[in-house]
Amino acid sequence: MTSTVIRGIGQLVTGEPALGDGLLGTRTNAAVVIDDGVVTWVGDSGAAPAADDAIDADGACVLPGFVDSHAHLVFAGDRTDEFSARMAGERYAAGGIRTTVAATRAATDDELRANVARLTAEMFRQGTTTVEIKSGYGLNVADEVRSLRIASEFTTETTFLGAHVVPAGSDPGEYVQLVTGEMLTACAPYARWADVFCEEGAFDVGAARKVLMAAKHAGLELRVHANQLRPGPGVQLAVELDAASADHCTYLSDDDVDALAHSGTVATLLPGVEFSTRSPFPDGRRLLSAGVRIALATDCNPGTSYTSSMPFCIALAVREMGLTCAEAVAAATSGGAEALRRSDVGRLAPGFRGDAIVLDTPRYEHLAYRPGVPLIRTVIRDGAKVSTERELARGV
Ligand SMILES: N=CN[C@@H](CCC(=O)O)C(=O)O
Ligand SMILES: [Zn+2]
Repeated sequence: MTSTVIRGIGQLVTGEPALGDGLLGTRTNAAVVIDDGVVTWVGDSGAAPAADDAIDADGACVLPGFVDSHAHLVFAGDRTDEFSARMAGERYAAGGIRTTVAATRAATDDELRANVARLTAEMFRQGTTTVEIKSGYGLNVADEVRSLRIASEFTTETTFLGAHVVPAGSDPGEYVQLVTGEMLTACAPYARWADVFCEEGAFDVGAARKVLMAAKHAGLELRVHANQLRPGPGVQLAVELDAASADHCTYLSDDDVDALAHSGTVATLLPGVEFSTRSPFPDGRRLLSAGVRIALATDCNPGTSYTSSMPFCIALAVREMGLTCAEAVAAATSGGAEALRRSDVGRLAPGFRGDAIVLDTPRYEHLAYRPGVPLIRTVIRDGAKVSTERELARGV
């Protein structure tokens, strides 16, 4: 059994209101003890029990590792020209997904694996210690299966998104039959979740319901890409089927907000998408005021949001979605955990995994106050310190 104490923490974000002040349960001059990868003690730094290893935070802020509950990392190629055209005034359309499908199908397993490794390393350096990874750029049985097989080398939170768009040359009805039949059977062993892009230009509500029901029957849990490009039925469908999460939620009616507030479905906000598609940001304050539980995620993908940075998403959510700094950090940690129905990550409290971020600054608010600045000194996963290049360069 190996134990680690993180002491000298100027501001500790436990994420557990019972352990400190406010929504984030913050404490000053604190310490955390992690035994065999699990937090066993939180208290005053001076009273911390001895441990095998010690990390001195030297007055800095420590918070739970980020939980990024929405990412599409198994792909090849990039879509710089599409992004540039959007910044010059073009609108985003779901059809761009097919460009990535062609590049992904042409890539080798090793190329796809290297892409996931590159992006998960980027994420980790920016404080993400739990990530969900979707398929959805294969869109045939063999390429969806290999996407999930590769994703499952990096995370247990794998999501089957065969219903991303109908691939070029396929009949929509026949494709839904494939997704709910042979493709689902082949993919289910590698996936915890199933997702569907319920949107005009992708799958209508009838097709989306068929896909989700079949996936549920196959033992997968559900999440939905909903209400991204215009108002629509995606959020109501997610609530009806008790999906863990309705993601995007960019265009919501009052009924959608009310349905979410009275459901077990988390609204996952993806501000990188509004940023990269020049779309209006959804109103996070409206959701919180109605009692909706929210998560923040990157939606890292080559089309609508090619960022791997949770700190960037926190800063956007504070500036553009009306969240306080505390609400945004909660959404990026315990909110992400709820969106993945995980009760072992997203907080630094006894019983939770020892996943923590040591910032280079004394307060978590700096994540929004100092946007774009690399503020992460150390990332700790399962109680073990993983050095960032910056820390190695400093010879720590
Ligand atoms: N909206 C659907 N899927 C992705 C976009 C994928 C793409 O454009 O390649 C999203 O979450 O934004
Ligand atoms: Zn997505």
